[in-house]
Amino acid sequence: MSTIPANESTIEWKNWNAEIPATLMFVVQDGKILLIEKLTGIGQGKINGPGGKIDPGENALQAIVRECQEELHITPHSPVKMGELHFAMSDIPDIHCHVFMSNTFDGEPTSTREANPLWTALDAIPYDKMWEDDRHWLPQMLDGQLFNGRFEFDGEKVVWMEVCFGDSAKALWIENA
Ligand SMILES: Nc1[nH]c(=O)nc2c1ncn2[C@H]1C[C@H](O)[C@@H](COP(=O)(O)OP(=O)(O)OP(=O)(O)O)O1
Repeated sequence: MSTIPANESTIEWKNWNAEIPATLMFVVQDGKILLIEKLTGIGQGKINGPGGKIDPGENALQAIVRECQEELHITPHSPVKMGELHFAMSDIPDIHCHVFMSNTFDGEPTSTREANPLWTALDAIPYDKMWEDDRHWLPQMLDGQLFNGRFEFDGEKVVWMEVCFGDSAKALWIENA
């Protein structure tokens, strides 16, 4: 488990509930990861995986497939859930995010109103252009580790975090999609 800083979080995590359920997808193929330049919504201008909010009536798996279709015109095959992320935000509603991986997909990654596709070498992931939390779980996820992360933000800055990996992380998931 990794934590920063040593002080306590101001969030009462036991009673914490996010307003926004969301998803992320990382397609990895031939030593490359399919990232996006996000053109709309939360994190506009950042590099991230495709994803977005879960619509009412959807589960996380249905939502991530729909978001990949909408944002990049691809349909990932057999997404595998790798982690959950809990973001306590200071200036936007809190987010609970399900993170998936896939190795194959149908379609050709295509620019849309929402995203530009960016195939990126696995050793050149641009963490400086991504959300600050990503560097604390994405490398481990790419090594095949399950994870559960809690992050407290002040604006776009992480002020507290706790990230667990492996089977103990999965035990902390709110939902097993
Ligand atoms: N700290 C963070 N780190 C991260 O890696 N991804 C984050 C993040 N905070 C939010 N996200 C991602 C998760 C999810 O893919 C996306 C949710 O916001 P969006 O505004 O993109 O949702 P939608 O694409 O559904 O947008 P709308 O259609 O405009 O509602 O932002």
